[in-house]
Amino acid sequence: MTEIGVEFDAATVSVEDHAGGEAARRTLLAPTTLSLTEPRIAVVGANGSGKSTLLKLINGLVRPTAGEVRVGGYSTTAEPKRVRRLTGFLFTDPAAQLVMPVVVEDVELSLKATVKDRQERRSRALATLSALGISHLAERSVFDLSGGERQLVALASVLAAGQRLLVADEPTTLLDLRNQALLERTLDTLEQQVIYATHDLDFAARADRVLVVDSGAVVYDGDAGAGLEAYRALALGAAS
Ligand SMILES: Nc1ncnc2c1ncn2[C@@H]1O[C@H](COP(=O)(O)OP(=O)(O)OP(=O)(O)O)[C@@H](O)[C@H]1O
Repeated sequence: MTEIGVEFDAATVSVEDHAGGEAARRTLLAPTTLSLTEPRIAVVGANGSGKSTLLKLINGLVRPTAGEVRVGGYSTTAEPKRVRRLTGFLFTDPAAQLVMPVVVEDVELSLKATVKDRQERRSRALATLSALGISHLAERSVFDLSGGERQLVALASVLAAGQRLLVADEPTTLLDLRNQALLERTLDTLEQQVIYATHDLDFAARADRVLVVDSGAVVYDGDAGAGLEAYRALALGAAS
């Protein structure tokens, strides 16, 4: 499968900031021009630097206030439905995306648009849970899962949908060491393009390309080795 490609054409995100009285425009993302075509792209940066804002622009959850973002050639503003058909999104907080009360039903829901037969949906959902080693959770209530279990179920639901681009916002934060390795191995073997934000620099180091975000701007864009060095210098320099 070839990468579908994401284009940022001078995309900017600004918000009205009401804190402190009179409303003012605050820039969350400075004008950004990027062409994202590599199979694995990691986004790193400090808390509040703008990583989630950048990722949410890709599936249209955040719309650019100026400029344009296109996924597979479709504008996230003009054709959001087409963009969502191409793009799976894994949230930092998995509770934000589990909508059905029972685990297997949540995974089945992801298959509804593409698999008409109910039995087929059930068997594919169970196979996806099995591939992630979480078959035992199939009949459990999503409300009773641990944070890490929820994160794996959210991953199963997104993988079942099978979109050609997967965007993942800090997908390992709630996982123990073993499940972090499982998630990283799973993402490594996927055919689809994966763009992910992470604070785990070993995980970022596996990417073909790294973007470093700082104060709402992409300040480094290139190979992982130099990118992570730039990020370390930025972060540790700021702390000293
Ligand atoms: N809708 C919004 N309205 C106002 N401010 C926002 C909005 N969304 C995000 N922000 C602000 O934009 C900045 C960037 O947020 P973002 O969530 O993109 O950061 P991040 O790099 O993902 O951070 P973290 O590592 O903590 O998850 C933060 O200061 C945040 O408070």
